[in-house]
Amino acid sequence: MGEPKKIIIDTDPGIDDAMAIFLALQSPEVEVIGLTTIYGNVYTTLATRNALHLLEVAGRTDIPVAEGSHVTLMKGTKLRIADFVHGTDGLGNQNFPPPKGKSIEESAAAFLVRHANSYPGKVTVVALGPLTNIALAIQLDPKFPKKIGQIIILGGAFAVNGNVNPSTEANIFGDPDAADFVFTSGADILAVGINVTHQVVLTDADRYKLAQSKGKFAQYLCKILDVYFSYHHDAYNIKGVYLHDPTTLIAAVNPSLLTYTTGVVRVQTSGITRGLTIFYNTKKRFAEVTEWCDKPTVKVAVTVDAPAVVDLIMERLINS
Ligand SMILES: O=c1[nH]cnc2c1ncn2[C@@H]1O[C@H](CO)[C@@H](O)[C@H]1O
Repeated sequence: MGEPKKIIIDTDPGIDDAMAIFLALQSPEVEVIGLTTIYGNVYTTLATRNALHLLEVAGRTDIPVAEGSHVTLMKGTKLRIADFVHGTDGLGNQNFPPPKGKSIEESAAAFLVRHANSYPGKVTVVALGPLTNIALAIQLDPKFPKKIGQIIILGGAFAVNGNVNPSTEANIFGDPDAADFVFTSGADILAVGINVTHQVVLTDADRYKLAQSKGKFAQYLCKILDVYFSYHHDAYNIKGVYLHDPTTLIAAVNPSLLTYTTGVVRVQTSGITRGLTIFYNTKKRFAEVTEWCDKPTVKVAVTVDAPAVVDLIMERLINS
């Protein structure tokens, strides 16, 4: 194996974010060089607090946390926070003690730009929340899309229903303007939508195995997973949980477990389908000039080896 891939996780922890962060820390294929925080599952201030807390639990306070935006790209303050999915504290209503550490002075966007410049083409951003910080990084440095290695995005519902409403997935719903700006920025992007992550389910039996194990992260996650399980039971009538964020992290750790297609993605920024992600496969040359013409292409995940992804996640959490 060569050098581990340098990754920055942009995150709104969040129960499945916690799982993804722990998974990253247990994966020799990647080196986590920082966490940047964003609103989504919780408000940004709480996301920062939870990110610091999770790194303290992991004994990895050497990893910096840079706080991200508190408002959308268009300065919107009416945010949709998914506390009904993750608990009011974002971590399964466990009310953990406040972290001892603090975030660094630098903003998330400045942190992203600085690292893209320090290691051109070598840094992967794994974006697990709304895309505001990534959009701000591009505004701060228009060359950011070309200097960042890859941006792996948990976001979108490609040709399936959303999870906020029938059209829209939660992270894109959080900041559709930022999402459209990022998707058309020319960066090397891989979008992992809920059309893929809904195939990756952690079952009750898996949770039992985690609980029976001696893994430090497995034990911690079992404490916070209850709220996430009951939300899935109420919302989807399933006895399991979707592994959105961990599956996206796996796209950085072992890309061969997913397949993707290439095309242009635009995001609807208004109306009842606000946040809808539309994929253009570029196969047809349309008679009219469209809003999709001359836009850079991105990769969109299509299939996932779900059993292999669940096995890998389980193995790494159990052996922690
Ligand atoms: O119904 C929902 N509303 C809002 N957020 C959700 C919902 N279901 C899951 N997530 C959260 O949004 C991301 C994937 O879209 C994941 O981080 C997941 O935890």
